Amino acid sequence: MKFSERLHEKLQPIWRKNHAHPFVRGIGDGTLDKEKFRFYMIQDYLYLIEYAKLFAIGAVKARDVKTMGKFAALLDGTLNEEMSLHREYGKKFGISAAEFEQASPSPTTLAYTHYMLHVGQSGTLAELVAAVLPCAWSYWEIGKELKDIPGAINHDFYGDWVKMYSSKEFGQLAQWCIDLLDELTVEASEAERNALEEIFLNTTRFEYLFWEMAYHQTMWPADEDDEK
Ligand SMILES: Cc1ncc(C[n+]2csc(CCO)c2C)c(N)n1
Repeated sequence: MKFSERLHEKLQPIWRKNHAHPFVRGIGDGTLDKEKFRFYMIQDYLYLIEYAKLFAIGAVKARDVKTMGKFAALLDGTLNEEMSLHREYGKKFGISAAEFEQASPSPTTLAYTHYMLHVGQSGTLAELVAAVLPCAWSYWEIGKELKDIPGAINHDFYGDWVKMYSSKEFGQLAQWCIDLLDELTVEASEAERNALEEIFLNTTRFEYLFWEMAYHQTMWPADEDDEK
């Protein structure tokens, strides 16, 4: 069994919760409160700034030029393609790129990005890939599901989001990460596999927490009224 097949079995209960989440369902049927989406866009922008650094670390840890080049392309794609979706939504909300960058991260954004950066900086290349894979894989799966909801892809507000995450490019990117992790674990011991599985499941759980955070617009308890 490929290592990714083992992970795919383990992630099922968490993915089921993602797909049923009111934030995700609301994007699919177009009923999501735009204020919740606005909050999410800001937090996701901050998230992606940190996430992109994982690709830079990946380029440093890569063992061959081809893999290094792919990480460099992913870094560029995140900053200049994926985040341009956020900047376009920002225009609709009246949020400038500078305002996005100056926003305060929520506790969940901080915890998720810091966890990934810790793994990326102190771990092996396989550990870094295990940390970043749930992000690409779970969004692709959600994008594919939402795309099939009638009207979702052409929705005048949420359609662009669905289009981006259900696109072939994002699918290929998730597949590249899956294949790289499988390649890096061919000779891994059971102890190494267990450590990788724990990292993978932790960031899978953080993906769910991110939807929860966005839906409830959760900031630090004492600051809640100031930050919304
Ligand atoms: C919390 C959160 N998780 C996953 C993604 C999706 N995503 C982030 S980077 C990437 C691949 C490279 O650009 C993908 C698919 C997101 N936007 N926000």
